[in-house]
Amino acid sequence: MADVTFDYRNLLEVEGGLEERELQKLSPRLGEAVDGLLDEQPGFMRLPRTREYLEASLEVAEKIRSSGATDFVHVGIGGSALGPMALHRALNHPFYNLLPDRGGPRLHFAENADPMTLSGILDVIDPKGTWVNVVTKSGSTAETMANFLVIRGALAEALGDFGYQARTVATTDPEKGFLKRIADREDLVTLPIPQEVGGRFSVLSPVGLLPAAVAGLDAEALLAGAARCVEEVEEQGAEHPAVAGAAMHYLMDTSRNRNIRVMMVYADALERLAAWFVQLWAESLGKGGKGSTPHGAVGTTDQHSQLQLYMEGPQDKVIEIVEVRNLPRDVEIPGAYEDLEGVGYLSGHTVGELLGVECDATRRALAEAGRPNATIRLGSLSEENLGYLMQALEIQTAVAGTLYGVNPYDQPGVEAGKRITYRRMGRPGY
Ligand SMILES: O=P(O)(O)OC[C@H]1O[C@](O)(CO)[C@@H](O)[C@@H]1O
Repeated sequence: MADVTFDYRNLLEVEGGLEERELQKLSPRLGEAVDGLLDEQPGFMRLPRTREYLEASLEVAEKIRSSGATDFVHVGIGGSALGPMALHRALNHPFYNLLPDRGGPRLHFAENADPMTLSGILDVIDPKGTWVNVVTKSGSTAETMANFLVIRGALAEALGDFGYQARTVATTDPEKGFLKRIADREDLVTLPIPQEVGGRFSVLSPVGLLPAAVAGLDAEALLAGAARCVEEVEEQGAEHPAVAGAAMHYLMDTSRNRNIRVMMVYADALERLAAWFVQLWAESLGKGGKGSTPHGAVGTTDQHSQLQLYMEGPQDKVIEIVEVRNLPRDVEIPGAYEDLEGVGYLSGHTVGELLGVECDATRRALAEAGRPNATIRLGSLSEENLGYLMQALEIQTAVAGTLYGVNPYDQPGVEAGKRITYRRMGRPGY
């Protein structure tokens, strides 16, 4: 059973917060937006109940794990990387790149076109035991293809000219694109990114399911959590808190000029979740002069960096805290320096307790300073909760798209820069 709750009290009860009558006024449009989503069933709404992609991903994951692979390099960017990275960071070991007791290869992500990161990956992988998963919906994103060509070269060098082929997975559009052509030509293992699912909504397709399963995570539980969220939205419609949140964030932007949405996660493990959400909200809604600006922050770290601005800077933000009630591990703070009152008081507490208290203190301080904030609470870091939350945020974003009157599924604004890059890099036809 997923345990994810949304708490909007500090959006309503703070000074200058939203009023019930504003929400009432928007309520018919919100109802229409969620009914429209449920009628239309865009691809991402169907993923949680689709077995086909889970089964295909599990089969490939088993092939990889049983081959004795040492390393798995996931090559992709944006929607083809952020979701899998978010799951990996939330559910695997922060430094070993997998959970030691679950076995399987270490995971590496080649996302940016950054020679330092790529060289770093090449430094640590064992090419003889490496699998590469190249993930691109369009099949030709420059950064992804460049990173793939480099890793492919390293594997070919170690395994012989065609040795890399048996260790390469192409996750892409099932029918078109250059990667699909390469996969057909070289007879690569392929997994589909369904045509009707956009990159930033694709974490519950093979894009996220394969790397999760390769690392020994429970991909089925991810889908079960997401399916639970869809069921609840079907039952509750506009009353569902994720849907209601779309209205609140929309109103905060359009009627309070709070056009920055800061997702502040109180767990290092959720840092990539915030990055995933930033793409989802920004690329889906930022069009036609509309949309609010998402920003990711980590508590407590950013209390010592950005909180001053959130407390006393311009009244243009909504802070959304994401906290985890039970982190899987905690560390006791041992007794020492008890005669020094500025240090000794920490003894006997735990690091997790300090994190939780600081989170609560920040929420209260923000509210008392008239700074609207919301909280998303996860009972624990689990596949089910992550699946639920990601589906809920996707639904919220799609509903917000309808409220803003924009198409949440396209991203025309990124094309101009791509064309200039292609021209300067000498791609034929540009
Ligand atoms: O999966 P692809 O086609 O490589 O695209 C990667 C990312 O690039 C974008 O198209 C934007 O440049 C995103 O929408 C997408 O998630």
